[in-house]
Amino acid sequence: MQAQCLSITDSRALYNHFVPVPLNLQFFGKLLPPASVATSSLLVPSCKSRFGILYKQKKNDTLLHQVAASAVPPPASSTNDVYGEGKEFDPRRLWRRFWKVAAPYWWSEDRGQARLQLAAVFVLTLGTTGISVGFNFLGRDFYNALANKDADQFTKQLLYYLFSFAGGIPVFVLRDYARETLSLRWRSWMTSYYMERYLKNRTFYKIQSQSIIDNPDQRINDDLSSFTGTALSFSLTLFNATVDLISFSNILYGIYPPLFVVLLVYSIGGTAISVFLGKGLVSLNFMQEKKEADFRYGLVRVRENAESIAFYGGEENELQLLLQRFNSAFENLTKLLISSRNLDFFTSGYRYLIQILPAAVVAPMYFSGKIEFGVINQSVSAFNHILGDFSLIVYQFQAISAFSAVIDRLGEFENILDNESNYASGTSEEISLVYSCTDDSPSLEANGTVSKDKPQNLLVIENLTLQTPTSRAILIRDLSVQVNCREHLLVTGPSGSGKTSLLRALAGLWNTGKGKIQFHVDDPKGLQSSSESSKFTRDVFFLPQRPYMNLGTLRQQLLYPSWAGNAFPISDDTKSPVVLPFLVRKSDTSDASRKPKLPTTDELIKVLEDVRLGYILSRVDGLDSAREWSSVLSLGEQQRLAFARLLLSKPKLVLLDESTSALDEANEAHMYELIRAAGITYISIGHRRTLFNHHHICLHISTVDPNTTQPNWRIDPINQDTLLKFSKQ
Ligand SMILES: Nc1ncnc2c1ncn2[C@@H]1O[C@H](COP(=O)(O)OP(=O)(O)OP(=O)(O)O)[C@@H](O)[C@H]1O
Repeated sequence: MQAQCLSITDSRALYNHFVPVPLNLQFFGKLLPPASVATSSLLVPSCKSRFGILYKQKKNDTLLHQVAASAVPPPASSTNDVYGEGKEFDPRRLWRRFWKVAAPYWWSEDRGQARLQLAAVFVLTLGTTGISVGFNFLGRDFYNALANKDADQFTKQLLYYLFSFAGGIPVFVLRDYARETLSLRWRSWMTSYYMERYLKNRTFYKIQSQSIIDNPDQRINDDLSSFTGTALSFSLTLFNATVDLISFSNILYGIYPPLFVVLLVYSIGGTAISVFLGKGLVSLNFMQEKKEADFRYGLVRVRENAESIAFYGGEENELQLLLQRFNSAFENLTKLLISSRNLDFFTSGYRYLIQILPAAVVAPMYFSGKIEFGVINQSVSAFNHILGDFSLIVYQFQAISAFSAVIDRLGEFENILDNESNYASGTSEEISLVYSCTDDSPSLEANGTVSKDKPQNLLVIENLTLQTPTSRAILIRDLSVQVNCREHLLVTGPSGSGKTSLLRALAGLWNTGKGKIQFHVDDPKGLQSSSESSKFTRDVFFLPQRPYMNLGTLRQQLLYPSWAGNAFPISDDTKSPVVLPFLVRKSDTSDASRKPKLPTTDELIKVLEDVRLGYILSRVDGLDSAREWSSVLSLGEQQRLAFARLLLSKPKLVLLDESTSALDEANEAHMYELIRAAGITYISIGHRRTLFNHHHICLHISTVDPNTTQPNWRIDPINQDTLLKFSKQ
């Protein structure tokens, strides 16, 4: 869509400024309708580029891949009814949304550069309008010389024309270059701005797990790109049209005032009819964006889960799903094509009539000898300019409707990012998650010294009742438990009882319910100074059920997530001429002294050997080779790699969600031995009996019984008796 909309100004420029020659061809009996030269590219129907989007998106594959890799569940589709169908062309709502999306950049830290570049683009645009007015007069003299058979004058005018082309073309090219550069800069800033908020406060997780909007990846990637390109393009088109209108109105009015009146009536009528005919295009474009993104997401999912699908032999199923998604896009596109066709019937007629209308009005003056032949050309050219300006809506209705869909999608996204907290919880009562200093630990003596007898608290859970976020089903009732340093806790219970959900609450991902969770960490100060998104202190580490391998080298896997900033260079090209400041993440200098030292290569190799993964190094050409790690490594290897990350991060407390489920018993015992030796306290979730060997206490959660208000958990110490009992079972 971006290409489509950018072509509007490009072709307008050519049409407005260099078109006098084809315009006059008609007067010499040529068949080519001049306006079609301009308008065929001027009015590239939005639907024509629809399938092209798939191609464009292919180019963005890498980014998509990254986005999709982090978004595991299927795309949300709950927004269809709310946002999609029935969306009408409402200029006031669109304008509000447009302003909300567009404004922040022009008041951002980059506003100086942005405004300067915008001013340059406008000055160059003014220059191009000036040049086109010059061409209008040149055209008049050129055709007068031709009509008068004045060879000398004709040669002179021809030379003027050639010199003017040589001087004028660079201004047009530079204007376009400046506009594109500014558009790219704006897009880069907005991409960084949106991504920052998307990844802040775990908004990405809430959007995905609660199906708040569809395809956020597409909105960040494609919609932002279209938005910035088209917004600039439209603003310039409007500006150009205004200046054009002022410049050419004088000329036209000077030639024959009634021609001006004809023009006004024609353009106002045309605008009203095209708005009426094209009003359904906005919602169709909106849905098209969504349906294509759904289809693309389906393709990415097949790639991401290639092995599982191949094992299941699920190709037929996937094919059906993909065809169904494509068909949905196809059906919508068919409706879009029909609407566009109906609009095209009108706009084509509207455009063709222009060719004869001005000539028909001024021809009597020419026949009576009041004006010269060149003036007819001049009036046709001026008429076309002004009509083009007055007919922006007619000419660009399809582009405007596609742009409106982009504004709507981004406006929606913007609202969600802005009001993210509204989605966190619907009630005032929620679980309180507190990180406090170790010194506040209730295990300390009144005089402030750590008691030798009393163990140091790491985690205290008080009266926690946990509910699922949307349906509010109770999973755990009134849980109170505390975990002391080096007292390892095992959480067991039947599948679906809420073990992982307890971890979600501990991590702050879920806060529906009531009660208090308090972590005692060494550095709550550091925690307060760091951003919300890194609410985990370095002292607490979570290993999720599904090992996550990021896209990158083996080194980057190991350094994830504690040293992510050091692991990812901002540019592929070390000699890159421009690095935009807002694309570089500033490291939190207030935190610098507290940050752990970046592990050396030797330390990374050692930790790999510790988790018995040393052999991978020779297989993949060292630490800096990049692979699709989630496919290259077995599940057990990925779990051991996760333990390597953990050992490098050295937290005080780790929460392990079935993190050794894919390991054999010997490797499982080895992993637990490693973290115990590193002084890390752990809370594990698991079903395996062997896990009892590595823990001191067991929290057993049973499936909640809706008929009772009794707690659905119990705590048992793990001792020789317990182990014996389990070994006999
Ligand atoms: N996002 C969600 N929204 C609503 N309910 C959810 C959500 N995620 C999980 N649940 C439900 O919460 C319940 C507890 O899920 P949880 O993942 O905590 O179970 P679990 O005890 O860890 O199970 P398993 O041992 O099978 O991993 C399940 O019934 C599950 O369907």
